[in-house]
Amino acid sequence: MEGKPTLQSFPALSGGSGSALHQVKRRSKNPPKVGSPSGTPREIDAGLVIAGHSILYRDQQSRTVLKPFQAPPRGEKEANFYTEITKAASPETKILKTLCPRFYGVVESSEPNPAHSAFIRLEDLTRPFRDPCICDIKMGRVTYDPDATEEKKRRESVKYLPLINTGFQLLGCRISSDSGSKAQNLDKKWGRSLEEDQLVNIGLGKFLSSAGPVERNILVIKGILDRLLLIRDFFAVQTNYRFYASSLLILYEGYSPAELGSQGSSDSEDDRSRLHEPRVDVRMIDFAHVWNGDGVNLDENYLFGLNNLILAFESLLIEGTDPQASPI
Ligand SMILES: O=P(O)(O)O[C@@H]1[C@@H](OP(=O)(O)O)[C@H](OP(=O)(O)O)[C@H](O)[C@H](OP(=O)(O)O)[C@H]1OP(=O)(O)O
Ligand SMILES: Nc1ncnc2c1ncn2[C@@H]1O[C@H](COP(=O)(O)OP(=O)(O)O)[C@@H](O)[C@H]1O
Repeated sequence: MEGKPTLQSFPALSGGSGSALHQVKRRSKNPPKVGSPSGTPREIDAGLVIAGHSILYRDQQSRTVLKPFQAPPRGEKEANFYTEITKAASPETKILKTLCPRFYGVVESSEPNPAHSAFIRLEDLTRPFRDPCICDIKMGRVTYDPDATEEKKRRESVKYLPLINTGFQLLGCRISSDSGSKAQNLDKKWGRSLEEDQLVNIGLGKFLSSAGPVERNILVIKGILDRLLLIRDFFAVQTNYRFYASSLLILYEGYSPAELGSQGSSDSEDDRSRLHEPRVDVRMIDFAHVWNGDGVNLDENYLFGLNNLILAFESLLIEGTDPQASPI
């Protein structure tokens, strides 16, 4: 087994009060380094990165990814958020922590002229999957934070017009081909091309088109719904944060006919359990625009989209998906 990162690498940030997310904390003077010859991180397969500002790196030594810091103040803000929830002991924050990738601290590059000087180290959510099908869903009707300029607000408000009714948008996804041998990536151009009445059946339907036979497809949807309902339980009570421009990353194990074995039947216990309980995960990611809540009101902006997303998967459970109908 590969070495698991130890917790000695965090917290790498210091200063400031725990919950002041709008105040950017200073980075530690001596964060751990990456880039030594024995542990040089490699770029993660681009097909596994659905959206975002830059490439991710996979650390060969561990089951983690390194996400380059975004331009100030976003990189520090995201690192502060992860540091805060990782340290916090309140029951609510402990739950939030389980809904996000695990955080292993801030690291700096040890190379002389690095493309990225600092990173956050996160649990690699794709790692447990043999053939991950991944969808990045950006949450909220409003996708800019309270510091946004008028120009940024204008840009965001015209990007995907159905957003005002849906509260979520598909930034893209990765699915397997029918044979399960070659993956297909659909980008944000595809996501934004979906009309409001196509978002569920064609958009989410396409994402689910690698889930296999109908029984397995239903299990995947149920797995996704279980996770989404957990996330809603959190949002139904939490008043401490506002998540702007944050995403849900949905992952499931693509179906491969080999799951049934070469004779069309499964012999091993492992094969059978994969067929009956396909691996599914849903996590909150991208916290560059997390804001403090007022401690009283819910994050209605996020909740609106989340409730609609849950309704969308529930409708797919009842009506089924029809990937053949998809012209995209
Ligand atoms: O158009 P911009 O300049 O607002 O770029 C967006 C980014 O804003 P930034 O330039 O970093 O402030 C924006 O970043 P933020 O989430 O605002 O940090 C997103 O990357 C956005 O892509 P999408 O809407 O999530 O698919 C980016 O949008 P697109 O480039 O996909 O239009
Ligand atoms: N912990 C993770 N494990 C695996 N993939 C991830 C992880 N975090 C992000 N990604 C991938 O990287 C992409 C961009 O991540 P995101 O945090 O949204 O970046 P950005 O802040 O640049 O928008 C996501 O769409 C997802 O595919």
